[in-house]
Amino acid sequence: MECDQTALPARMLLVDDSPTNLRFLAHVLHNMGEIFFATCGQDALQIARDKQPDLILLDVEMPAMNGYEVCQHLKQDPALSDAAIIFVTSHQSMEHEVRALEAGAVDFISKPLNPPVVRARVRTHLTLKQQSDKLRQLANRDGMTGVFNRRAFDDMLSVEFRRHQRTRMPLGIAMLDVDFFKRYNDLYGHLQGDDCLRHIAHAIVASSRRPAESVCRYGGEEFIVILPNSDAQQTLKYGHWLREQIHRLALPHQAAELGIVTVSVGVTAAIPDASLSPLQMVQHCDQALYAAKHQGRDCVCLFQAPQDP
Ligand SMILES: Nc1nc2c(ncn2[C@@H]2O[C@H](COP(=O)(O)OP(=O)(O)OP(=O)(O)O)[C@@H](O)[C@H]2O)c(=O)[nH]1
Repeated sequence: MECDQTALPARMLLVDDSPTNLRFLAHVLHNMGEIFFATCGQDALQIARDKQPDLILLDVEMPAMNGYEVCQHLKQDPALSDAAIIFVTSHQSMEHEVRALEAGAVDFISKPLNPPVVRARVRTHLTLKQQSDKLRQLANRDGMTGVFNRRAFDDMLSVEFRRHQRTRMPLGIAMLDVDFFKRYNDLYGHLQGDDCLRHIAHAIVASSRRPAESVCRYGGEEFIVILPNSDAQQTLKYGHWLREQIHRLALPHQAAELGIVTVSVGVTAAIPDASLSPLQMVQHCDQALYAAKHQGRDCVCLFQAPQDP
């Protein structure tokens, strides 16, 4: 299943315009995780996006973009804002310490660096970061299937919606509902019904090959997938692919016409603009799903905007 990163080694990004300082810090932190380097603010932001570090040791005094500005950019970006930031500076005044903490840093280390103190503080903040990652993961996941839950879906959709608004790229959504699931529960029992939902969740995750495709449990026997950069045809194709993957599972369902578990899928895609909201996109997807059920189930429908008379 996606996204359990608890077993991964810690990732640290060291940012300082002096290569000598970077070498020294890397030496101090050896064996504590994977280390990346940046010698200016712009590079730091790019590397943070690419490598998703757990912790960033950020020099305050740098040309072009200083540490506080880098911190501000990191905290404004939802994809980067969870990294723990420790400022490293030769300023020792209370005023600088307060400014660093107000900017969103978790700690403040003064130069000259004392290696055992640096290691101890980094270790503490890596432990805290791991714990908050675990809590976040628990809060965002559906306990039964392990995929994202409805709350996580709402957050991810609004982030993706804004991102696609900026890039003017199409955003797709596919919503899937198990057919005749009440009959399934009635025939096989609720526990086997739970198992069936877990199999379906795994199959959807396995069918979602791009890392940014986010699979969520939307309600009881309903799942929803966010498909970045997908136009209507690509989203429709994905919907058909999903339906076929559930067929391939061949989960027995003697109370359904085909004798196996099938799903109905509704899909929609749009380049988000001011006339559309994330909620409306979900409603469109739901309407398409309703149409698929209406057409006899075990099929895929694309939302069609009503034509002007
Ligand atoms: N086992 C199990 N059943 C669930 C869960 N969540 C919802 N359900 C059941 O899913 C069934 C959904 O029933 P309906 O909404 O009538 O839909 P359906 O029987 O699938 O019929 P169609 O959607 O029209 O094909 C209900 O019986 C719910 O109790 C769950 O977590 N586990």
